[in-house]
Amino acid sequence: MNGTGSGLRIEGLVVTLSGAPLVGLDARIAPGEVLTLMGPSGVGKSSLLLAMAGFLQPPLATTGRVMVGDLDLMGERAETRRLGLVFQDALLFPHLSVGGNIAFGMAPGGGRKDRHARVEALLDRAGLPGFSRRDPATLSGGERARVALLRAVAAGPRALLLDEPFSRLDPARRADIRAFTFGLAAERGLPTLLVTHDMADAEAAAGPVTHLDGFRKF
Ligand SMILES: Nc1ncnc2c1ncn2[C@@H]1O[C@H](COP(=O)(O)OP(=O)(O)OP(=O)(O)O)[C@@H](O)[C@H]1O
Repeated sequence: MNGTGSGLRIEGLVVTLSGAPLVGLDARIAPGEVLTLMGPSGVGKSSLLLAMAGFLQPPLATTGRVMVGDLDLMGERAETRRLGLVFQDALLFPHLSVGGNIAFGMAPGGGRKDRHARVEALLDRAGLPGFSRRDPATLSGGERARVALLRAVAAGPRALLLDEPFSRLDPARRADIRAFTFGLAAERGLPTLLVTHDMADAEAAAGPVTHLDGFRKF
């Protein structure tokens, strides 16, 4: 099952750097809604996403809650939070095919054939039919961005955390991939956080925008 049904509630989430508060966020994101996070470079946008996903490393740390229904994800290990993190580099596993990348996090069950069919359906949805056996190294930037998103979605996340996912793409491709990304989030009812510096991304996301100031003086 994708999504959360009830959305995501971020309550008093604060990232600290060596014990000092860096940045904080309070937000509610409905299923399929995209909350855009903007703010100056270094304010802590990426760190907020990493904190939510459970990948923050010292000297960075975090306090606060990220609620899905009655469950506080911050009390869970990273592996069980089920948050689909996508970075600007759209990093794919180089030793796996495109299909292997997408199937990587899929829940077991349903058998090989069923998994294969699910991968094919996702590739079709992304306008990449027949790409399953391709080596990720042969993909264009735009294709890689789509496959990275499919891999995140295929794992059945509760929400999507997108860290400047379009910033490496040329302007002509961005509109298409934005539409694909936000369409997929809406279709699957995934609450989505989008970190970007580009107002056009925020406009296309058509959701609320939060400008992060952070606690530090720049
Ligand atoms: N391991 C670390 N050790 C010390 N400081 C760190 C570490 N990781 C991040 N920081 C600092 O934390 C702050 C927030 O970094 P972060 O990458 O979250 O900012 P950002 O808002 O995403 O920036 P950008 O828009 O440039 O990507 C920065 O000042 C960064 O230098």
